[in-house]
Amino acid sequence: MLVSPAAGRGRALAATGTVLDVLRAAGLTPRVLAATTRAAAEAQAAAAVGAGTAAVVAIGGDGAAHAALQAVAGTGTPLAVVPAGTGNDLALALGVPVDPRAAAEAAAADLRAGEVRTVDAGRTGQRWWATVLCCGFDSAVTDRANRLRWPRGSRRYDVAILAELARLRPRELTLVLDGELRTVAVTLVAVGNTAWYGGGMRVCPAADPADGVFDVTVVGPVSRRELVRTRPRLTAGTHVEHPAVTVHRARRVELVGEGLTTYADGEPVAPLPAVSVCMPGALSVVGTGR
Ligand SMILES: Nc1ncnc2c1ncn2[C@@H]1O[C@H](COP(=O)(O)OP(=O)(O)OP(=O)(O)O)[C@@H](O)[C@H]1O
Repeated sequence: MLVSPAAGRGRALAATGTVLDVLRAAGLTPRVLAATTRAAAEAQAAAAVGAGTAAVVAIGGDGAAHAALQAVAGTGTPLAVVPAGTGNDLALALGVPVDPRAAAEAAAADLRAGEVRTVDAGRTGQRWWATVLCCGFDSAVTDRANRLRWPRGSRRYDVAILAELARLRPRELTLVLDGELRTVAVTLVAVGNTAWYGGGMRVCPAADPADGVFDVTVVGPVSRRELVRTRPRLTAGTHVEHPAVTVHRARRVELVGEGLTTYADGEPVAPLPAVSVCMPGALSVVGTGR
């Protein structure tokens, strides 16, 4: 079990005892990996997979799942997600119960029954990701929020959004979608394996993690006012009807541009240029589809 200590302001730590109880009651023998950094979490999870663990359970938000994913993707070892973070977009997309106890029970039931489902995963360079890879306005906001020492918590994002809105301008980006090249001015590009990012924003509304292909949402140049006005439509996914938005489908997405980086699952993934490939069925999961 990987526990993201900072997740959900301590919600993951608080849920750990419950998850242990549920797994033990199901006859399983869980072990908590004592990692305090993401790198250590990834290394310990990889060692556990190498040693033949039956599953990796990630307790936390999308960052916890992202760390576990680096160890399990492509191995057949299943991942169980127990949502306890600020953003739980992978759990949402996979139909994992919202309540940590129910999520642990669902995972335990599937492990006991040998019920494992496979979904696709994204791979960019050496990194795996599961939800949405973004580049442009959103990655710049995350990048800036990560560099801010103050304020703490989600208020950092409010400050970062305002700062990035103030310097909003379309960025020239070359997109190569399955070999088809286009150079466009964009506000943001979201490459979706699943639909949601940023804690419940349905940026790639039709993305299906079992179809072997990414859904790519491209937001062209928009004014500050329009961006602020359209953003609430992300919750329902109706932003794709906006004339500045186009949606594409591709297995291989190459992004080329100056001074931009990519984030996926809320974590930094790679600076541009970056190639992302949809790896069909690379991720085995339990406790989903509820
Ligand atoms: N086992 C771990 N040990 C230490 N840090 C971890 C671990 N797992 C994940 N992290 C890091 O902790 C941060 C927060 O984790 P997570 O995303 O799970 O929670 P969250 O509440 O959704 O966080 P946030 O919304 O602030 O990103 C992430 O940046 C992640 O890389």
